[in-house]
Amino acid sequence: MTERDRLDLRGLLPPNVMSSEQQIERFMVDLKRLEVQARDGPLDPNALAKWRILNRLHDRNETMYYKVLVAHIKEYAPIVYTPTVGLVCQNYSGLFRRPRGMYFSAEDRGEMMSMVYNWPAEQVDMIVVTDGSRILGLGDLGVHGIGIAIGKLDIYVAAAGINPQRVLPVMIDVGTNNEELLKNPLYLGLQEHRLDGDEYLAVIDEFMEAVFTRWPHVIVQFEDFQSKWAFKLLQRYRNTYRMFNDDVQGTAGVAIAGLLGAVRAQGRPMIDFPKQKIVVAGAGSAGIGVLNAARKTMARMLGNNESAFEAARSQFWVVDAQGLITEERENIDQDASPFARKVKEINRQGLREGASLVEVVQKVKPDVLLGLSAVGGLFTKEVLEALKGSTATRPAIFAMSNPTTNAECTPEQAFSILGENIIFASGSPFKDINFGNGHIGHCNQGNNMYLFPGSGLGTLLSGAPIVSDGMLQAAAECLAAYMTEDEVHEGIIYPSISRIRDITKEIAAAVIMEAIEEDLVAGYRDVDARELQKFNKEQILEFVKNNMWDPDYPTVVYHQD
Ligand SMILES: NC(=O)c1ccc[n+]([C@@H]2O[C@H](COP(=O)([O-])OP(=O)(O)OC[C@H]3O[C@@H](n4cnc5c(N)ncnc54)[C@H](O)[C@@H]3O)[C@@H](O)[C@H]2O)c1
Ligand SMILES: O=C(O)C[C@H](O)C(=O)O
Ligand SMILES: [Mg+2]
Repeated sequence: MTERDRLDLRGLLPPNVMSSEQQIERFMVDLKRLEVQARDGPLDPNALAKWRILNRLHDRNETMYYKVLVAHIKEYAPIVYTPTVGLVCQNYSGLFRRPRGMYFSAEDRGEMMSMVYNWPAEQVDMIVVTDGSRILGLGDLGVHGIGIAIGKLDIYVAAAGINPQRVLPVMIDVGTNNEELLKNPLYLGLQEHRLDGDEYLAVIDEFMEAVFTRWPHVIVQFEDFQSKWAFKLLQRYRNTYRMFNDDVQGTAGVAIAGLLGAVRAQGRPMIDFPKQKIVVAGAGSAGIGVLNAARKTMARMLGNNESAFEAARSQFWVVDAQGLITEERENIDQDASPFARKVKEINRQGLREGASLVEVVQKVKPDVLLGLSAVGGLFTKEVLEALKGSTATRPAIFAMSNPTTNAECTPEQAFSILGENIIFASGSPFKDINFGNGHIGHCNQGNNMYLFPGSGLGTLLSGAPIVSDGMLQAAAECLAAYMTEDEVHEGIIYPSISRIRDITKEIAAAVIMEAIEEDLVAGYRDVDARELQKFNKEQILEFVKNNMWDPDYPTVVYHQD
């Protein structure tokens, strides 16, 4: 550690200082991985190999890397992002070659304000930070979770045109509760249990203070924090710092856009959304984020008053690991309690506290079944059979958990049991289904990647000091409106990933317009607040486009014709 300090390297390497013997062992494990992978590897046996080739290009030639990513985003998003990034994090001790990003650990308490200056870039626009406690649906991956921050920032560069020299992936290593990692001699992080309570908060507070001191205009995206902390940290920082939580707020926006799309796909106007009966499986950071946003959206459509808000509540049934959540639940989670069903209501429906997902679907006959449970296969044959009783003309299934193996069901399962006339979306990409009769079963990717790049870019360019609910709502509405009637009728409720740069531009513009509306803008670079406020929509779109970085080699020598 003293050597790291003398060389100004604190924070630029993973916390665990390894001997050369350990380094050789790490390398050998990786070298032998090919054999292991051939035996019991992932669905795409080449996925990790592709990730490595891309990663080497990333290290060698950043411009070229992003040229490849932008030009082939549909093909390579599943490699640098969900689902392969999950596998990368699970195998990070072997895959790690050079550090990318910064590591702040529990051992760095009291040092963060100075170590933040070890980062070589003068300006940072976007930080994605994780504590590795809930990486996708894979649980606590400790320091190896840094892969998720790197992957999210790749999408920021490719989709939102954030300059790659101005992004910073961050891992806050407060230990891990993953017993395997605690025992693994090749683990790159601190081998102690996670800090909790005030000690934990003190580390995150110190990190926030340090990065905002060095880069007062940076935006910090919180990613894959376990639900226990996700909400608390959001409440703690959202009114003072430019930050948001992607799993809570980004997921909510993308789900709202999809839910509104599902209403349109039933041939109904969006304003019918408050009539939808929605069963949500999973009451963690993502599920609760979606529930809160969906309830607010319904309430707004119903008149935006106290009784509308109360009426909207009764459209949701929430099932977690212990079954249906009702008022009778003991030690109910504070964030889930607004969605606990009243005993009288559910008795009438023939349900009870802890009822199983199948029972709930059978009795409620929902229009929408949405999964954010991290449990692969949760939507079993029985659950999908029960959904046949849905009162909707076209029921919608959102199997949103990541990565692929955690999806609540596959599109094959959904379409084969429920037939062609459904809407299907999943968090990780699946291929469309060809029914062989000229019809296609569309597999939409309902992933927050449609929302966070535009929300971040819009916030950056508006200069807004915080990320308001209104700005995020504007982002979601923009995504919902992006799809044409024809597309929606065909069952396409999210655009193709190949259009992500264009969607992101539109979303960023919508976010800026909302920030103007809320009088939050402060301007960006040579465009000050006053000028920005006078822009019309076209000018805002142009402003966004002009500020998106393109992966081009700079011209060094000018030729005269
Ligand atoms: N598609 C997206 O854009 C997106 C965004 C965020 C999160 N996610 C995914 O959502 C999942 C959950 O994330 P989280 O942060 O909310 O996690 P979490 O661990 O906080 O929450 C999981 C929830 O699922 C519940 N659950 C567990 N077993 C269940 C069961 N058998 N039946 C019903 N519910 C059950 C738990 O009680 C808990 O409420 C992860 O897989 C994550 O990858 C997807
Ligand atoms: O990372 C993703 O693909 C989406 C989401 O943020 C998740 O945690 O699953
Ligand atoms: Mg996430």
